[in-house]
Amino acid sequence: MNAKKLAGEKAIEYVKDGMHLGLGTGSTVYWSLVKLGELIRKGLDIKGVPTSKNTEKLSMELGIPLVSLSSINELDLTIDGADEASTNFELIKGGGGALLREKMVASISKRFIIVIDETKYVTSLGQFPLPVEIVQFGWEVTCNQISKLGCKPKLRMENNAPFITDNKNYIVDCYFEKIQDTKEVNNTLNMIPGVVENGLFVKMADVIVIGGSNGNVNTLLRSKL
Ligand SMILES: O=C(CO)[C@H](O)[C@H](O)COP(=O)(O)O
Repeated sequence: MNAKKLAGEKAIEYVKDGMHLGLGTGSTVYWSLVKLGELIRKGLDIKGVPTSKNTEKLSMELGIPLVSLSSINELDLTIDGADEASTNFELIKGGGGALLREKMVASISKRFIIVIDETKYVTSLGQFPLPVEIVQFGWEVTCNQISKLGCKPKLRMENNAPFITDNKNYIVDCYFEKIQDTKEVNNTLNMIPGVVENGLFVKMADVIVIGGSNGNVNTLLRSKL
């Protein structure tokens, strides 16, 4: 069973005619986009805001109508993947390097749905290195500042060169022993000059759809209390 496909397709049940959708990035949300394309061909009327150039390209190939984030104040729903999702609905994102646009899009969404396979559902975050998007200028200095939070930051490389985001920045992957206080780490990181955004999504996810290798799909709803 393809657990990512199960989760990705299941989330599309939340999509209704006329919605404006945030379209996430990655190999799980890929299946949501394929399903969305199928439904659009059958008459579903939605518009999407892509969270990366890859998703923009894929959406265009699948015939998903797109609008720019600049023309939207609010989105009805965003569907996106994650690298880790915890039992208290906190996330690490940015494995694909799209965390800045993903966070911007999620932040204006009435509902934020995460699609993952079961291996990514954890009791506490931190096994996956936390991606942090930083500006290229003086990146070593920014890394040094980040390391004071008690982690080991490593510049992400691709084909023997630094990985460049859609926003022309670098990513550093930060290895923590354990992320104790997610809210504090999120805020402290974003206060460092040179940091653009980090991959901790605190109190943002409303629904987590978990695909299992046994063919089961589990949908978890965050209590708003
Ligand atoms: O945050 C992301 C990209 O920046 C992705 O959502 C995350 O990396 C999960 O990707 P995949 O579904 O391919 O495992």
